[in-house]
Amino acid sequence: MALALKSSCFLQLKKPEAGFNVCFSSKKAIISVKRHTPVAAIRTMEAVGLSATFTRLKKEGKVAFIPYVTAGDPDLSTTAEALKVLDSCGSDIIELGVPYSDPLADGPVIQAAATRSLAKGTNLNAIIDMLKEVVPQLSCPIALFTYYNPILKRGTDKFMSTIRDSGVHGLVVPDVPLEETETLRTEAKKHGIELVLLTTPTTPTNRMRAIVDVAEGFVYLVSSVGVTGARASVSGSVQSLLKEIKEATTKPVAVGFGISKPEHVKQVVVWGADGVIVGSAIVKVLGEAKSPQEGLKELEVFTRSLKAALP
Ligand SMILES: O=P(O)(O)OC[C@@H](O)[C@@H](O)c1c[nH]c2ccccc12
Repeated sequence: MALALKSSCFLQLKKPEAGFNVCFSSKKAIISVKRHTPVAAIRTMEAVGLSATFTRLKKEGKVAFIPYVTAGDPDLSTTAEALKVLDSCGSDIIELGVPYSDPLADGPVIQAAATRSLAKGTNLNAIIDMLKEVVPQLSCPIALFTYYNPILKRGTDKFMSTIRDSGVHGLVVPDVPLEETETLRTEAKKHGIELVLLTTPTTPTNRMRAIVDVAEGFVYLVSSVGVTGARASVSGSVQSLLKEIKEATTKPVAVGFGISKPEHVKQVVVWGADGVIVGSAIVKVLGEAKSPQEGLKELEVFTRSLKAALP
């Protein structure tokens, strides 16, 4: 029996007569059962969504750590393990990239990761199957990251229902122009998916305002022009961009692009970011290691070093 307890949570009880209380721990709603019910009959709830995660973190005076990995690099079983490592290292949201043949916004590290993953035969169905296994073991929400074409190929409604059924909470589509987000937003909302939108240093103020007005989950501030990839430092323009965005919205703003060291993380926190996104540096550690096992070990060490830089 599935009981809808909250919009983003549901409970499946094998023994429907059992009474229960819902107590929300830091990241998940765990059911405390009034009467004895075999633990196996109780599944922990889904992780809460992106907005709820930021609301919790704000109350705790914390900043979200949001890593990005490319699904299927070096292979999908390693991705499954990497999601668990990232979760256990304190990630607050995980961006999971669907590999694409023409990743125009990606730099060489993530392009290479997508190429390796596609060469292994990774596709959306295999990613969904992996997520159905792994998401129930995670305490942080997943935001799927995909270019627009795979959505159009599958059909927006079908795509949204498919990813929601896999336990995904959010969606980031970097190459969909604001004018074309109406359908995406409608379908996403219908399926309880939070559609994150991106603004960049060259986005005109009025357009930025329109973007933040309709962004769900959080606003993704791209820190610098160009493609993804670790930079020596984070562009100083992020400080004024954050100020401008925060004057336009109370929604949380996470900063990405180029962040690859603890000092970068600290810097964007000082400038007022609500979340910090790290992709290429993590993809490199995981995808370019001598072996998947080595990559997972190095991933844990690197992730902990970045997380330690956050309040
Ligand atoms: O790789 P970086 O420089 O750390 O930036 C994050 C980025 O990887 C991730 O959010 C992302 C992966 N592919 C993208 C394409 C466009 C915008 C953002 C992305």
